[in-house]
Amino acid sequence: MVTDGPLLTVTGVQRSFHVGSQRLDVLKGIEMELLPMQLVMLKGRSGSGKTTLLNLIGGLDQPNEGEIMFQGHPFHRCSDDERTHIRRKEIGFIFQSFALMPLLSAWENVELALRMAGTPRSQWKSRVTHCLELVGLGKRMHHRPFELSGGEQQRVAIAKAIAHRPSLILADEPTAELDSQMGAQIMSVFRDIITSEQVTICMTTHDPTILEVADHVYEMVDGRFVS
Ligand SMILES: Nc1ncnc2c1ncn2[C@@H]1O[C@H](COP(=O)(O)OP(=O)(O)OP(=O)(O)O)[C@@H](O)[C@H]1O
Repeated sequence: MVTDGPLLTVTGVQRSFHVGSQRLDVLKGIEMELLPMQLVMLKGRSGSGKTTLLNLIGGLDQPNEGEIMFQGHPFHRCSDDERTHIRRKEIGFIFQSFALMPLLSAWENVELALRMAGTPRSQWKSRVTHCLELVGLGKRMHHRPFELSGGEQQRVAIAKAIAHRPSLILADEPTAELDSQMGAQIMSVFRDIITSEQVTICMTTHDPTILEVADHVYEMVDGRFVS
């Protein structure tokens, strides 16, 4: 569903962790918004808090202070169960290391995502085919991960993440394990799925060439965005 306003807004978000007797302030007042069908990138040095922020946006963690509104849901006030429910329906995750089930084929990996999302079985076949064709794996549907290149495995992971029709995809360093050509292909797939599936993508990256294709880049320095 594409709405006019922002898909997600982050206001005054702070997140600290206690390590022994020490308090580590990781996010110190984050303001951001994600608009429908945008490709947004987070950059910043290692340890600057990018993954911590993605976890908050994805409802996997909660801020100590501040607000996160996702499609009108106040994530900062939702219970764990409520966030899990919204996350399963509306958000897809992509990781640096692909996170595929090694013994299952590309097809079965995507089907598993639909099974877990509670999509009716009658829709599985057409949706799995559509998603794998969309990422350019129409001819490799029955290969298992070890029979695919790194770029192809990441494309299976993308098909898996979009299968249940989320409105937001969160990707933590999705190109970090790929060479620059494969990384560029993944970005082209991201552009295609933003249009065809009407999703917003928020990803982290260190790669300056990849940053060029973003609609918006947020740079994190010492727990805050600079621009
Ligand atoms: N659950 C936690 N408990 C304690 N410290 C944590 C926790 N999660 C993250 N941190 C700390 O918060 C800081 C930010 O970590 P985070 O993973 O968000 O950084 P990052 O920008 O994603 O780094 P990278 O680019 O290396 O992935 C780090 O110092 C990390 O050790």
